[in-house]
Amino acid sequence: MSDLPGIVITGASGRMGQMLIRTVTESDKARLVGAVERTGHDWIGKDLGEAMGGAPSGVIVTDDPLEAFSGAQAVIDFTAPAATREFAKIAAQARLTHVIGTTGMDEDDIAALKPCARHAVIVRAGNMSLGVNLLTLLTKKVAAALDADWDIEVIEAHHNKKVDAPSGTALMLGEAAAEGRGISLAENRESGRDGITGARKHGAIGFSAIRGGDIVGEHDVLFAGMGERIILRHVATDRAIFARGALKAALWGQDKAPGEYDMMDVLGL
Ligand SMILES: NC(=O)c1ccc[n+]([C@@H]2O[C@H](COP(=O)([O-])OP(=O)(O)OC[C@H]3O[C@@H](n4cnc5c(N)ncnc54)[C@H](O)[C@@H]3O)[C@@H](O)[C@H]2O)c1
Ligand SMILES: O=C(O)C1=N[C@H](C(=O)O)CCC1
Repeated sequence: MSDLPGIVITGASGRMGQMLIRTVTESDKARLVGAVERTGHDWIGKDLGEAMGGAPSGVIVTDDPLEAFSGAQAVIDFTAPAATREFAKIAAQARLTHVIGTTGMDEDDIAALKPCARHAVIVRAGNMSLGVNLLTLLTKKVAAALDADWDIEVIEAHHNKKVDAPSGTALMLGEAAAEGRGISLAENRESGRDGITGARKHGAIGFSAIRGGDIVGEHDVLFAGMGERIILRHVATDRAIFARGALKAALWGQDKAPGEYDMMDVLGL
């Protein structure tokens, strides 16, 4: 049997799930050992390769994460907040590296990860791509260089199936801008403008979300001053960038102490 780290993918039939399965399967640094979907999904009990329209893979899709996680070294999880909370408990019991790409997690969801991180490595990021993580550094730097007369707006665009807004990436970028400016994002966040909103609050960090078609993910951080504007932009054209980052995180986590980490740690940024 190979001694490459064994990886389980949750949300196997999803947009990211399928991309992750291809990425892990094609990698010479890891092996795919399990695939989890929600109870009632029509892939449960089927061979994963066949369910994806290809040759048999020998991995049977299950709705039992406990069974799937035993014997694995890492789980890569791009699903939904409630599912991710459950997976975090099971990954902690099994001492697996838990890579979390799921977005839309609220404060309670994030707090629930803390006890799990006492037993397992958790790497969580709203965006696993190298480009976006570099963009957060640039955003922080530009925000630190400009005063609050420069209005900061984060504008994001995604496909029409996305269920959360602002995107996890937009929130990462907003946090970086707030950190650079030395303010709290929670106290200065402005989103969902509609109707007679009144003038923009001085020093606010605004968010706007566009949803349409098959847009993979686009993010602008706009710094609007008097007579000039700076725009930092990232455009994702292929979900492979997120999957590659997630696999890198799963491998990176193998020799780390339990705790909560992000992609900045993984990428050494
Ligand atoms: N961090 C990143 O880099 C990054 C990149 C892309 C997407 N995402 C996030 O990943 C998540 C998934 O995105 P997507 O486009 O693949 O969505 P999707 O709806 O295509 O896939 C989600 C999958 O999770 C499955 N699922 C839900 N509950 C489950 C459960 N209890 N057990 C097992 N499976 C369950 C669904 O059946 C579905 O197949 C979203 O939160 C999205 O924002 C993050
Ligand atoms: O497709 C999605 O959903 C994406 N989600 C992440 C986010 O919320 O920022 C990353 C980009 C794609």
